[in-house]
Amino acid sequence: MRLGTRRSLMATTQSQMVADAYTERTGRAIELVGVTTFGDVTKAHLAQLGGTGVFVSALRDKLLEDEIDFAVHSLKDLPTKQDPRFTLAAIPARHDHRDALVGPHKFADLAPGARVGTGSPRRIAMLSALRPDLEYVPIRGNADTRIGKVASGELDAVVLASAGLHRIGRDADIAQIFEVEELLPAPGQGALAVECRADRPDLIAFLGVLDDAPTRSAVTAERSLLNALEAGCSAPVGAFASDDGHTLNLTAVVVALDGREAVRKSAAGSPSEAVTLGRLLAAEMIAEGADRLMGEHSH
Ligand SMILES: NCc1[nH]cc(CCC(=O)O)c1CC(=O)O
Repeated sequence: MRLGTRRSLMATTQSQMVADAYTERTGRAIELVGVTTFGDVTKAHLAQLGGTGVFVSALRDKLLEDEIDFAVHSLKDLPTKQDPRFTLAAIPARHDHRDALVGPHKFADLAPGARVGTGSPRRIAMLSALRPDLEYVPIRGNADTRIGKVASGELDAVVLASAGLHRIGRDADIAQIFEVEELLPAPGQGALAVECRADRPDLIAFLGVLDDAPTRSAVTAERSLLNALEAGCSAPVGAFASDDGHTLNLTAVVVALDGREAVRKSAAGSPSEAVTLGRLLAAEMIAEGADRLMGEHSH
């Protein structure tokens, strides 16, 4: 089977991880096929390209053209409205959902006015609430480029997903991992999505061996909440759910961009009701003013 992957280090590593897990479970070999996406070659800011979906669409094109059999995406880059032509055949176990600070100092030890790089409104808003005295600098580029700005002295620290840093072998650069009480991750952060065409039931069945039920219910609740908030990809929304096999716990936050106001709520329910749990929590948050906080960043 042919697994299409973006060519970045993070993408090839996570694709190889999935390929290895599949081969280990089934004895079947996987061929990795490199695909160049528009998001990888353009220097324009992602927001001007219609969001992170640009990373996903090139791989989906290759699925439709039958040049590849399946693809692995970072789940948080997938639009919440699933395209009916495709199926999430597996969501493998998520190992780390949290954000990490990269640099020589812990967050509390950064000097006032220190420059912290992150392009994410969610991270800027929540970190501003903790340290309004720091300067948050918008950056983009792959993780290596971002980390390089700390090494060069251009920035004092950068914030990236812990899972991504682990995948590219940069754990040693992490000064601190933020707990969800400080910084709620993006919905789906740290999880992978194994996607194939919806008209390939054979493949969906094969790939299903990679699925982890508690991860699937958790990210389903997180994404259902994001969808029900009608939040754009640049909205400052954090969400994290965990499923212990009996109960699904979901916590979410919507923060004003300056970090001075937030609506944060939690709910619990059955793992089989993940979609409903996310939708209900979103409705409660909207009733408490979440849509007003999102302002221009909704839709
Ligand atoms: N938006 C880019 C993106 N998509 C997935 C990851 C990291 C890995 C993950 O969350 O699975 C990143 C970089 C980052 O946020 O640090």
